[in-house]
Amino acid sequence: MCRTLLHPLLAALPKAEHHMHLEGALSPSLLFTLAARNSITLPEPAIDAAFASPASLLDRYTRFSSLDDFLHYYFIGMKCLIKEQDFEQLAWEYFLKAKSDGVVHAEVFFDPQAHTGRGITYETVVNGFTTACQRAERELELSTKLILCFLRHLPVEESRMTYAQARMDLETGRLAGLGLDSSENGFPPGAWKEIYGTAKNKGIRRTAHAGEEGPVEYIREALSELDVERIDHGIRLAEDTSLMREVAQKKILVTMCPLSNVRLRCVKDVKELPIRTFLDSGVMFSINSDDPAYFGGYILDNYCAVQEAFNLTAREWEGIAKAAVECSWCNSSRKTHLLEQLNETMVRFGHG
Ligand SMILES: Nc1ncnc2[nH]cnc12
Ligand SMILES: [Zn+2]
Repeated sequence: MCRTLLHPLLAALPKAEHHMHLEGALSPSLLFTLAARNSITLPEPAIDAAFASPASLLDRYTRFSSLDDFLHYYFIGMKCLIKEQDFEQLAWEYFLKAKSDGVVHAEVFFDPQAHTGRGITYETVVNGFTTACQRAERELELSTKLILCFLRHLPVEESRMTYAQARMDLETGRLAGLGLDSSENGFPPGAWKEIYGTAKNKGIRRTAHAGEEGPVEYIREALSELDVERIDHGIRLAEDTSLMREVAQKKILVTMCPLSNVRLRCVKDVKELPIRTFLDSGVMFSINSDDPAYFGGYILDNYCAVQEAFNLTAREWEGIAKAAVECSWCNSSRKTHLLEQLNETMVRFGHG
């Protein structure tokens, strides 16, 4: 529980989340449950002691040395997801937690190649996640969007095959858009130019992880080559003032994940993130959880960590929450409704 005076307001703010990986909501306890249910053999504790118990795995997650060190555990964990029902349960448990953190709109990533590559069908993954999304809309009044991410450590040809599989879902809106994730250094985004260009011509939304561990040049390339509408992480953006000005002017949303950046050692402390610089430069950003089961917190924990580091005003938080709604990929009537909810919350807290 955070001790900031603004905690009640932060908890109550209607939040839009734009950067969380559903597979990153797989808690050690669910991982062990699914492994038992699906008869999946986890690495022997004699080989990796982290797999002795859910508690030891959770403890190992506090000591990631890099993005790739985390991804090693992330890809092992998701091997426990086998049936449609597993994907549904994973997403549903995230939506329940998100709702309790004040999330009213969630745009969530998933990595189909990490499943199809081990024999799980594309339909199993998408059907399971879609069922949970529909239930969240119905029972939690939480609007949702699914974003398909390509794995950048795999050959681009495999992304092309995944795009072909997902094309109808992308064109009909069952999937809201495309993203690019996994290992960053050594995998510049420009290689996905052709796929992103095809998607753009079909009116499909586009985002990409850039400037997390990788250099600011990858942010520039994602903008110039992929014509992305968002940058995921983007913490290196402040290193290039003219690019930062362009991002502000084009209203490109930077989806920040503070606790993730600390856990993966992209920064030593949340205080090092360019939040104040972004606010002063008019860069629109949202605060997100990335892989909440691995990084020690869900969205509200991330809001609190930012507040403890930057001591923002209630008005600044209103601006952040507003930008998050405005840059969401939901329709304008949903946005209007969410902005009204935000306004009512500010009035209730004496900031009308
Ligand atoms: N933080 C992150 N960066 C890149 N790829 C990811 N996939 C899941 N989490 C990720
Ligand atoms: Zn991410």
